[in-house]
Parts: sequence; structure tokens; C-alpha cells
Amino acid sequence: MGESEDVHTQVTRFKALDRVMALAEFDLDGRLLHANPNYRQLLQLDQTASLAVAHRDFCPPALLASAAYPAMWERLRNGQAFSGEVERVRSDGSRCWLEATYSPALDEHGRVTHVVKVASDVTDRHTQSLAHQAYVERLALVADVSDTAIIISDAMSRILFVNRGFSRMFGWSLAEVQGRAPIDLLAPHLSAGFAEHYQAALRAGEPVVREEIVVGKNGQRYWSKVLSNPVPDGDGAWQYTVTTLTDITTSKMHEVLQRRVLEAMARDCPLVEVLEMVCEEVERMAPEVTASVLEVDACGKLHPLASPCLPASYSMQLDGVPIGPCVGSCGTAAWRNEPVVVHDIASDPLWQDFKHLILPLGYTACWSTPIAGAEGKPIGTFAFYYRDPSTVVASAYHQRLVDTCIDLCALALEREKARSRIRQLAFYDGLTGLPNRSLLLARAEQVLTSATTNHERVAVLFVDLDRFKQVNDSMGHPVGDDLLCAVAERIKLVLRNGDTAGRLSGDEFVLVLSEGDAEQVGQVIERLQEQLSAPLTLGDTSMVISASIGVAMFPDDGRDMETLLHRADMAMYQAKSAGRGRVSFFSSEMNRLAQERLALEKALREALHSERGCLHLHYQPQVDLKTGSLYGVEALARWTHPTLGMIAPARFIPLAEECGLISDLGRWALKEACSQLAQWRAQGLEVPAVAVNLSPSSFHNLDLPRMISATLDCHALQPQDLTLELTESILLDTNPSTMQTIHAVHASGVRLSMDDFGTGYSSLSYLRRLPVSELKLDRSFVSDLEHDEAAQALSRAILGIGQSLDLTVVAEGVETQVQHVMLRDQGYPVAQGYLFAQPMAPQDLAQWLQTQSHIAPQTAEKIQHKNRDC
Ligand SMILES: Nc1nc2c(ncn2[C@@H]2O[C@H](COP(=O)(O)O[C@H]3[C@@H](O)[C@H](n4cnc5c(=O)[nH]c(N)nc54)O[C@@H]3COP(=O)(O)O)[C@@H](O)[C@H]2O)c(=O)[nH]1
Repeated sequence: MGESEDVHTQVTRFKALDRVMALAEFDLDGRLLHANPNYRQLLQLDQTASLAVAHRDFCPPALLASAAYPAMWERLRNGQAFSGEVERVRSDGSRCWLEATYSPALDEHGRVTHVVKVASDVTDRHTQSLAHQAYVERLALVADVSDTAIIISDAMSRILFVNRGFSRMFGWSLAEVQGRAPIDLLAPHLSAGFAEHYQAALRAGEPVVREEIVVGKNGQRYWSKVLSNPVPDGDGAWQYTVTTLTDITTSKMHEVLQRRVLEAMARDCPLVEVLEMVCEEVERMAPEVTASVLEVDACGKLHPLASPCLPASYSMQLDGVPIGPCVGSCGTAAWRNEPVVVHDIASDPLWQDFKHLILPLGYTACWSTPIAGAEGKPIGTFAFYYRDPSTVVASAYHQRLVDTCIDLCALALEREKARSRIRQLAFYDGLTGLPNRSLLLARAEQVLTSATTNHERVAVLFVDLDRFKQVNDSMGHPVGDDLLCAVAERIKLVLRNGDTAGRLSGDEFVLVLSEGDAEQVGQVIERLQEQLSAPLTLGDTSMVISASIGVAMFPDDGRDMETLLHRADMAMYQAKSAGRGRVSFFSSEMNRLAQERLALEKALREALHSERGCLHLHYQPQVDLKTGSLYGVEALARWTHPTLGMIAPARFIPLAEECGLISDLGRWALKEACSQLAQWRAQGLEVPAVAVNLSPSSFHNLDLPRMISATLDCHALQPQDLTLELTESILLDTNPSTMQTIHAVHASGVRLSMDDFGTGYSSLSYLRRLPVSELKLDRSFVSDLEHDEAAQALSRAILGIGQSLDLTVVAEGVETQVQHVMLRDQGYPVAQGYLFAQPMAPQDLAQWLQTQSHIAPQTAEKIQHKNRDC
């Protein structure tokens, strides 16, 4: 009963299978014996053709070519079944996938008679699975080739997976990190509190994004952007965390350092502060190094700028050390203009001379990189010192730090250079390099403030070179410039700590001596005079110079720099007028005189420009020594001050020169003298000519000849009625107009006379170049004439020179009859002096003329007077 039930059951099952599955039978050689409709449909076989085919006809060529195919049949023939997903070729050539079981069928003796195959079509499932597999492969590829490190961890923070990018970045394989917590592994420096906070966020389903410094297997550091995303399971509970870590080291270093440096520079922080900040920031990013920045100056010497973690005593020892081929890491790097890594300071020959300074501080290695300036030359060095011998020196991370820092240091150093250049231009004299007026005054004010607090005295020295103008005029401005530079250098030599010096303008220098008690000031002045008077060679010329020095003392002579400077200047004038190379201290008497002078200057200006007649001319006759007749008159200015009375020309003429009024005075004298000559002639007085004194600056005016002609015309005078007296100083006048004006005046017929002849210019060759008609023998020769044979010889010689050049020679300052006779006997044609007459007012000259019997009066009618009022 049981057996019959089994058979029944089997048949039932087989029918059921036959309906739903594809069934086929093969003989042991693989020929198809039987195929049910499902099988035939699956492989698209028609009923007749199906019995003529073999198993291999449905197999892909690659399977048939492989050893697996005969092996499968061998195993089937040996009674072993085979199950699997297999690819088959339909009769139309298309492919399909079958889930197949090949079962060997046995006879009653247990021998394999044929093979039964049960299959179902899984083509759709297989295609989907292939697509999924391809997708997964592509994902894996993305994960592995990406430079982003990826970590998959579970909810217990245990690492399940890391991609190859992780291994490349951090050096660990998956096996090494599986099961470990990512934070413990990569950022052990972060606090436990942070880890808890991090887990809480993920548990709440929130992603966590941070920028963090993380550390790899070999201690390599990365500034990394860390993004952790929680992945929930089907119930929404936190199951996994996918964390990506992107290396942002370079951009972050740049960002942090650049931002901080640029901010500091924008705030105008001093260079040292900026560089110290760079070092501190770098040491925060890489605590295993100690950073240092040295400057390389234009002479190739090192100067410490910033090394906040190195002792000042160490840095100071490097100050001023010249760079060279064997000067530690920094000096050598600057010398070679390339980075120098020294792994073992103790044994490296580059550190031979310096290791005793650094080894006691615990540093064993040093890596220095030159900081290149705009022209590519090293302007500094940036160095990392290492203590721990196990630290990788010059690692890729450190390299990135250095690359960022040297650019920023170069920027800061170049900017400092530009700033100091601007400072130099704004506050220093371009020629001598000394502080200019602005800086000098600012520094002086500081000195005065401190002196006020400390109850100290300060000396202000006003130094003016003697005869600088002559050097400039005769040797040229480049030599003058060299002289000023040499003087500046010599001034620097006498300055003490706390003293300051500057150039005000031209040849004026000022020294401010702090803590200036009389003795100290005296010593500095002595040293200054010694320095200045030492022989000086400029180009081919040797010279000895001197300076006039005026001194004003704080607080006695003034409490502010403006007053002190002014008073030192006054004292300097006093020194100058006392002779060259003198020193004069300001005094109240000097101040009184200066005030007086100022008042006088104001009054002179008013006198010249007002009609009140405070200025007038006196006239001194010049007598023809042969005939005793009047040769001419010299017009001499006189000034009657409203309150001070008569002011001597010797006082107001130099004043007019100094305050720029001398040309106005000359114009006024010319017009006044011509007018007076015309008046005399109108009165019938025969005054042959009038001589007017003109200073060299009057000849700067190219309009002078026209103005003279107009004046002469105005008074119906002829050019020969006027003589202009010049002094030899006109030869030192470098104004380009001077000679042109002199020649134009001469060409107009106006006579030129050389005044004070014999006292000034040593070379007489100028007499050929200057179109003078007359020489006036200086009265110093005349006054010595009676007793001094040399004076006699000289007066004779001067007369000879005049005669040989066909010039009239006028002897000045004749006071005695003896002088008169001697000069007449020597052959002088004309003389002038108190013997004949003092300079006198115009109306007195008329009277004087009448007393001179030999001078014939003329009638007024004889003289044309065109326009009295012009
Ligand atoms: N540029 C101008 N210079 C002028 C003008 N007026 C005068 N001066 C110059 O001032 C200097 C002083 O002049 P002054 O005090 O007038 O002296 C003159 C005479 O008084 C003086 N003199 C004449 N004779 C004698 C004498 O016998 N003994 C003596 N001790 N002094 C005498 O000499 C001065 C004239 O000198 P000089 O001009 O060299 O002929 C003087 O340098 C004037 O030039 C002016 O308007 N402009």
C-alpha cells in the first residue's frame, strides 16, 4: 500500500513538475532523448528537431571550450548531480539563463543510464543581478580611486570598511583598522566630550561636518574636511555611519595663514608681530616644529625677525652673522638660495660653528628654506627646528606649510621694504640719508618731551657750511653734493646715543644733543669742528672746509623746537659774521639784535615802497686831478629811519641784500640819480655824469637795459651820463642772465665801473671779459699810501693795468693832501674822497660846486629836461 502510494505520489509530482518546469533527458553522450513542452519552449525547439540535437548545441562556445564542460559530463556519468545557474543558447541564437539541476538516472543495478535535467528560466533575474553587480563594481571603483577617504562604521563606531583612498591617505589597510573607532584612530587629540557630542548628533540622524587636523599611521597630518552621515536601517534606527575625509591641508593652511597675515598687515601691525604670528600659527598646526624667520640684509647678513619659541639669547647670537657656504641651515640656505635640510645637527659640518648654540636647547635637526624677494634673491629664511629625532624632517605636510609660509613671509618682508622706502622718501634727505626737516623736528620734540620730564638740558646746533656756494659755483653741483654727503657722514660720527641730526636744506644741518650740559655740548662741538676741518678729497680736489655753528639751549633759550631752531639759526648768523669756522651761543643780546633787525627790515621795505622820502641819495664828487674840474658824482643811498634816525649804508645795504630788497633799491637809486642829474643840469650845474652802485642781483633782470634806457630818455640824458658801479663779486654770480645784461648795458653806451678794485677776485683775466670802462682803486690802498711802499707799488701797478687796458682809474677814499699829491704824481686821472668832499645832499652839491672856482656854472637852459615828473 505504502509502495503504491509512493509511486502515485511520484507520478503526481512529476506531472506537476512537467507543468511548471522545463524537463529534459539526455543520454550519457549528451544527446537529447526527451524534452517536455516547457523545455522546448524555453530553448525554442520544435518537436521533430528536438530529438536530433545534443546538449552541447545549447551551450555557449566559451563553455564548450573550457575544461569545465567535459568535467561536468564526466561527473554526471559517474553518478554525481550538478546544480547551478547556467547560460544557454536558444535555437535562434539568443541567450537565456537557467536555474538547472542535472541528475543522473540509475537502473536497478545502480548504473547511470541517462541524465534528467530540471530547469527554470531565470534570465530576468540574472540580468537584474548582472546590472546590480555592475553597479556595485562601479561604486567600488569610485570609492577606491577617489582621493577622498571613506569609512563605513556601525552604530558602535566600529570601522567596517575603508576604501583604498583611506589607505593611501592614512597608511592603514582595512584589516588594520577594522573594529576600531574612527575618532580614536584619526584624531586622538580630540576630547571625549567631542566624541559624545558627535555620536549624539548621528544618533539623532544629523550629519556632522567639521574641519579637523587628523593624523595618519606614520604621524602624517592632514587638515581634513570630515563629513559623517548616519545611515538608518529599515526601522529608522541608526545602523551605519559613512564618513568621508577630504584633504584640505593646502587650502586650509593658505586660508588660515593668509587670512591672519593679511588681517595683521591691514591693521598695520609691525613686521615682527606679523612674522611671529606666522610662526605661532605654524607651530599650532605642527606642534613638533619650532619655526623661525631671519632677515638677510643687502650686505648678506642675518638678522633675527621672529622665533617666538626660541630663546632670545639664541636668536641674538645670529644677529649680523654673514651668510656663507657653511653657516648652519639658514645661513647656508640663503647662501645657496635653496632649501637646506640638516637631519643631525650634532654631526653635520654645516653646523660645526653653531651647534654649541642650539644643541643645549634640545634641537637635533633643522630645515631652512630661503625666502625669495621680488628679484629672486633671498631676503630671508624660514626654518623649522626639530627636537624629536623620530619626527620626519621636511615631511610632505611640513613642506606644504613651508610653501605657504615663505610666500606670506616674502609678502610681509617686501611690504616692509616698500614701507621703509616710503618712510625713507618721506622722512629722510634723499642726498645725505640724514633725517629731513619733518623727521628731525619730530625726533627733536620727543627729545624735548623727555628732557622736560627728566629736567635735562638739550642743545640745538645749527650748522652752516662756510663758502659752500663758492664750492658749488666754482666746482659744480655734483662736487657740492659730494661735499654735503661727506659732511653728513662726519656729523654722524660725532653723534652719541640719543642725539639726532638732520639736514634742513642746502648746506644747513641741525644737531639735537640730548642731555646737553655745557661740558658735553662743548665736547661734541669740538669733535664736530675737528671732523669738519679734516682735509677732504672730492674727485681730484682736496679741500678743507669749515662751518659756522649756532647753539641754542633748552630750556633757557626756548621751550619748543621752533624757537630753539630759530635762535640757533640766529646764533649761527652771529658766528658767520664773526668769521669762518666760529661757534656762537644764542644770547638775549643776540635776540634783541635779531628783533631789531626784523624791525629794520620791515622799515626798509616800507621806506622803499612809500613816498615818504625816508630814503634819499647823497652825492660825492669825483675830481679830475689834472684840471681840478668835476669828473662826475657817485650817488650813495642814505636812510633816515623815522625813530632811529640815520642808518648807515654799511648796515642797511647788507640787510637789503639779505631780505631781497637790493634790486628794488638799485632801481630806485637809478631813477633818483638820473632825475637829480637832470635837475642839476636844469639848474645850470654842469655835472658831467652820475655813478650808481648796483648789486649783482640787479643784473639778473634782463629788463634792466630797457629800464635804464627808458629812465635816461625820460630825463633827456645820454647813456654816457650814467656810470654803473659793480663789485668784483659779480664774477661769482652764476645766474645765466648776469653776463647778458652786463653786455647789453654796455652796448647801450652806459659806462661800467669796477668798484673796490684790488680787494676781491684774484684773477685779473676777467677784465678782458667784462666790458668795464673804469676801475676804482679801493680806498684801503689809498689809506696806506703815505706809509706803505707796497701800497704805493700796488696803486702804481693797478694804474698800469688800467692804462694798459685803456680804462679810467679812479682813486677812492682820498683824505689827505699827501695822498692827493702822490696819486696825482703816480698819474691817477680821477680821485674821490673826503679831501674833496663828503657825500652830500643834492642842494649842498650845488653850493659846493659854486665854491669850486674851476667848476663853471651852466645855465639851466642848456640842459634839456624832457619830463621832470617821469
Ligand atoms: N648797492 C648799493 N650800494 C650802496 C648804495 N649806496 C651806498 N652803497 C654802498 O654802501 C657802502 C657804504 O657806503 P657809504 O657809507 O655811503 O660809504 C661811501 C663813502 O661815504 C665812503 N667814502 C668816500 N670817501 C671816503 C673817504 O675819503 N674816507 C672814507 N673812510 N670813506 C669814504 O666810501 C663809500 C663809497 O664807496 P664805493 O661805493 O666803494 O665807492 C659802500 O660800499 C657803497 O658802495 C646803493 O645805493 N646801492
